[in-house]
Amino acid sequence: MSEGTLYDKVWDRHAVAELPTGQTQLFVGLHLIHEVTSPQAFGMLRERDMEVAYPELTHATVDHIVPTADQSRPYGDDAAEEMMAELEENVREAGIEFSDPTTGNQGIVHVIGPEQGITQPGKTIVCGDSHTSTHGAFGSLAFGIGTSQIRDVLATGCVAMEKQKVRKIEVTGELSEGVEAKDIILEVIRRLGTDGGVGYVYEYAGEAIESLDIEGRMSICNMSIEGGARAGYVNPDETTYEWLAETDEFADDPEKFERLKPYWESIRSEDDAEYDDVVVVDGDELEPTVTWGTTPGQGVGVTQPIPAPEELPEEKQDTARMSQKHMGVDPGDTMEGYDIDVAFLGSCTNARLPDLRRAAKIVEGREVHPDVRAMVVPGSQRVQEQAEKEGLADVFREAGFDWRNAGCSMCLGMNEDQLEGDEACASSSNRNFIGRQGSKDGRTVLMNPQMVAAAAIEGKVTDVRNLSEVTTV
Ligand SMILES: CC(C)[C@H](C(=O)O)[C@@H](O)C(=O)O
Ligand code: SF4
Repeated sequence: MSEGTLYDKVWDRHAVAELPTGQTQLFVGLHLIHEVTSPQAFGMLRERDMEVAYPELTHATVDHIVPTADQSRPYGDDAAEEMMAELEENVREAGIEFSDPTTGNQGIVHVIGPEQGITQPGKTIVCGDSHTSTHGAFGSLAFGIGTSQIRDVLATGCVAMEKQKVRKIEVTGELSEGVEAKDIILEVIRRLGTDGGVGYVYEYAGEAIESLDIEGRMSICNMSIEGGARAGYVNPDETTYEWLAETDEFADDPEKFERLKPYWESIRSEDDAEYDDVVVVDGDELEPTVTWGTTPGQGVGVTQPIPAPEELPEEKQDTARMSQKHMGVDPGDTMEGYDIDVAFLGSCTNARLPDLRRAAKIVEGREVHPDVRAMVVPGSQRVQEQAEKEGLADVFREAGFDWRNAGCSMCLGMNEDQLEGDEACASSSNRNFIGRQGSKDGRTVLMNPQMVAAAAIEGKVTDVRNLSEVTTV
């Protein structure tokens, strides 16, 4: 059993009771809700004539179904309008703060929590969304939960959970140019598998993690769930504190910041903490990574050959064959040169300001390939506003990208942004499952935002490190 880790400390601080089931009842410091997974839970509460126990610890946004082009109400899609109306009613009745599109604070749930400063180190955070692990970048303990758990948290402010083991993932060295946080996590999932993290929480540590900005840490924690871990975290440090000091919660209340900081520091994993497992990844060795298949674990360095199914562990071979057929790729080839039809720069993995800044640098002075439709969907209205102020939106527009409003968009295609037919998409999101982007024959290639920008320009998967050789417009 792990000991002295952030996970152990935060768990113990929030444990209310040990249940006969062997689970622990944990107090929840922040419950984030969105339109897709909360309606049923509110319905269950109503049936039992119960009220929301801690509306002040609950925060709502709308992200999955919001149109990213025309957002006038009622929404063009009736189902989307209905979901939005239901959320509006639920939050009004319960007195829950709602970052709706009229506030300027709306966005993907895993982008807005951090930017508003309500995601904090040492907090337990839950949301009916698998990528809640994102918030672990701040040293919070953040889990995705299911509908009945959402109901429990709404009704009691607590959730029942089984304690997990802790695996330390130590990323040594320094990332080279063109290599990003996204490449670290794609490599972790490639090595350990999409179910390698089942039963574990991942603690990301080491030089390469410490030198990442908070947004990079979010990209990594975000995809913990794609590696099977329910949660992932990074110990809070100066990078974390500097970021937090600028947020709504603390910018005008430095005293509150000073009051909380000792707690944040106290929950860091001890130097001599004990882990259930340790995995070391050499950050110096990494190159931009892309997926060749239909799970996030099917990744490969952009210059490396796509593996033959026979080379993979037995249990992965059938899926690999099926994935390669779906994607139309052959073992031995590289992904470099794979034609793409769509470029999607968005999602809770990679649609924050630094992501857009890096991608815009690649795009500047170039043009989107004529056969590609390319879009940028900022992670939040605040990201959108700031990107517009900085001139990033103009860079993208001038190059031929569509500049959209904030939401989940083509990450999962629950709104009108979808792949058509067997279109191939270079995507900065986190899932490449068959049908994920709205078309059952659609093909998704996951990669970092700079690589998406390069693919948009070249019309094919491109090693962004070679792009300087490309003729600029
Ligand atoms: C809609 C929601 C339940 C889902 C999730 O849990 O992750 C979505 O956000 C996703 O990324 O597939
Ligand atoms: S952006 Fe994608 S992964 Fe993130 S919450 Fe939305 S649908 Fe889920």
